[in-house]
Amino acid sequence: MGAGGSAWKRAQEARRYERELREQLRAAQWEVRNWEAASEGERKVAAKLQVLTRRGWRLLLDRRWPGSRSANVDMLLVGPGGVFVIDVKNWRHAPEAAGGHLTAGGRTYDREVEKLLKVTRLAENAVSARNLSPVAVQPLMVFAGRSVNARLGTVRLLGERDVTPALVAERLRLRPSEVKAVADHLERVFRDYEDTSARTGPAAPAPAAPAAPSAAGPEDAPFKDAPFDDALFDVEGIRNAALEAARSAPIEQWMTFLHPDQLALVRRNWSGPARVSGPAGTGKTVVALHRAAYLAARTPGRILYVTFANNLPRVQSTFLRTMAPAVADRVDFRSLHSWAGEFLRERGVASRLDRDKAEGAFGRAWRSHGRGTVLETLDPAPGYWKEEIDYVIKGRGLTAFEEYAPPLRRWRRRTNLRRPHREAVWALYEEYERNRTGKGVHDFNDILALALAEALAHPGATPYTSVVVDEVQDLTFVGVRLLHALVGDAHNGLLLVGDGQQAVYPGGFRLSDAGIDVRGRGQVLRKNYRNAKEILDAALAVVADDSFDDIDGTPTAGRRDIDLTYGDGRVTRCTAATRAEHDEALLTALHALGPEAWPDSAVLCRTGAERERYRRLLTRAGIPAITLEQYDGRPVPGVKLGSYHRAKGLEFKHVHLPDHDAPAAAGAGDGTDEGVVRERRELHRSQLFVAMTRARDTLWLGSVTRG
Ligand SMILES: Nc1ncnc2c1ncn2[C@@H]1O[C@H](COP(=O)(O)OP(=O)(O)OP(=O)(O)O)[C@@H](O)[C@H]1O
Repeated sequence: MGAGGSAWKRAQEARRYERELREQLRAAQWEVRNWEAASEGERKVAAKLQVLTRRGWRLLLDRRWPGSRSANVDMLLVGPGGVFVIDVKNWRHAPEAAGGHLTAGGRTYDREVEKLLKVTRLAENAVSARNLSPVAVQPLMVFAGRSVNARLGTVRLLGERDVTPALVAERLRLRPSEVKAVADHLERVFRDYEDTSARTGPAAPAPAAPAAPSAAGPEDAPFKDAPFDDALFDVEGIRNAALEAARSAPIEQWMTFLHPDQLALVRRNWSGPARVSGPAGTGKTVVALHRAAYLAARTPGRILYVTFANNLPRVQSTFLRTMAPAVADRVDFRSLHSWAGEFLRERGVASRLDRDKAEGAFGRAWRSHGRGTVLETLDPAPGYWKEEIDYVIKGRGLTAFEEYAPPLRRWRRRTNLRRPHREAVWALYEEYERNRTGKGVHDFNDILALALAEALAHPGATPYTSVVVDEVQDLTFVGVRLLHALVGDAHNGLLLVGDGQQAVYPGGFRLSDAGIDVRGRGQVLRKNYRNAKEILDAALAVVADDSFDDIDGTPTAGRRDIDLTYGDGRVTRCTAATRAEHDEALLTALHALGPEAWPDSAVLCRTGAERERYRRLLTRAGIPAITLEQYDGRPVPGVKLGSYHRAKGLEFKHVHLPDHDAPAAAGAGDGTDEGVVRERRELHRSQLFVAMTRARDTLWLGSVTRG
């Protein structure tokens, strides 16, 4: 068929759709005429919404608040787009939402908004029994006879004309069976306001009864008793919205439904700093995101959601925008260092972060104060000593040798540093500081230290009422103290989420040393939702012997008790004699998956250099790839390519780890201390464990036999 023919066919379809919608509206208008107790405005809006009931929605009209004798809610609407708590307004003057207030005709109607929010909370409570997150429940004010499309905080304000297309355009959240279960439940909890009325279902067509004027307030004067007309029925808008909704995929199940344990954490009232931990894939980030949305809907302040990695905030922000668009603008997703830099700029504190010049300063310090010292007897390479300065000395904010001297415990460091070693490290540190300050530059740790000093000097200097920290095990002691300083021990102020087993950086700290008390406010999640059993078993085997101390001080065995929920999976081990054969096998595995599977596949490498190597390999083989630095959580074609560090917090259906068991840089026998070697290998295993547990369905492990 030619282009003209298909245009004709589309026009035909559009006309048929339009005819159908108008017929549905007329039928709905007949039905709502019978709802005598409804006000004129409610009936007009209900007629528009009743059209949605032909598209799988359930409309519950005029319901009593649970536990109340007199309070009612105009409508509860449950459908593929979620649950909507609706207050209908039939106002003489046009509503305006500005400066955080709802006004009309010069009067303020904030109490109406508060009332709607209150009943929305009741609906949230009710649907939690069906494991629905509060993000699936939205307050909505609909203005009869008006065209409005605005937001006031979490409340959506829509005109009679706009409401149907807006709801049709919502992304698919509930399946038909879920709509039924949730609506049935709400119907039981929110009883019919008029017990005798049958106003929740279609009624027999009957002549129109005269509309009763509403008594809700001075603005609530009804329109003149006009007959129902469909001028406020936006057929084209509904059609376009339906097409738009059909184009976008349903939102992920976890963005709506939570396990009761997760839901309890999201909704809990904490009297101070709290901690959520648990093994890989147990839904810690899911809880953190729902919690951020929950808090954002309840506090006037903003929420800061922080991770260590630079790429995660983009991805997590995309997730929140999808699952809770109404609050997405009230949550700031930031990496710790970028946030601290911004904070210093805003506060007018001078800082000059220059990684290269700081590296140069350390290089010079090593040459003059490291080489030829006792430090070389433990590890002749400077990297370990740079880590000691970054993670143990500066990361913990130590400023005097006596703080660093024995018996200071160096968490997760395996070398035994006696006093002469520590003196040598301290001399190296001081020289580094002299060189660095001589150049007038800062390193990352300095930025955090400056921000901490500023936050302590001016408490309450940020707009944040809550701070959520994800992957907290990667932060330094100073970083965690900084975030604690922003909100202190306030109720629901600080939430620390993470898993000590997934630490991919050296060093560590204890929350108690940072003055953060989470006793009685800690929860461990145990149900893994991500990994197939085979994959989790293979990953746990890597770290089975590496027990670790969590940041709250709990000693934990490497092989942990985890409940599995996920289905079958596959681990493929490929051992090749040469690197070329190994790479060929990787390409064969990717081609076998095929282009449809590539967007949910990843190739993860131990280092940035390795990642570049595989990027070139994939490009030459014609396999599209995007790096994890570019990925923002939205679906894009192509395989994801990144380092183990960048893959933290993410997941993919298919994960490939080329050359995954290549030996760590330092090995026994090259003069390096046994403790250093042990520590490197342990860190190596933690990183590999993190990379392996990114896989949901299949895991490909490549090895090269090195003769
Ligand atoms: N309630 C749920 N229902 C369905 N799936 C869930 C649920 N909670 C979590 N998941 C699934 O499990 C995956 C892992 O969750 P999440 O990333 O929050 O785990 P995590 O504990 O933060 O993992 P990690 O520590 O390994 O980064 C989610 O992406 C989601 O696919």
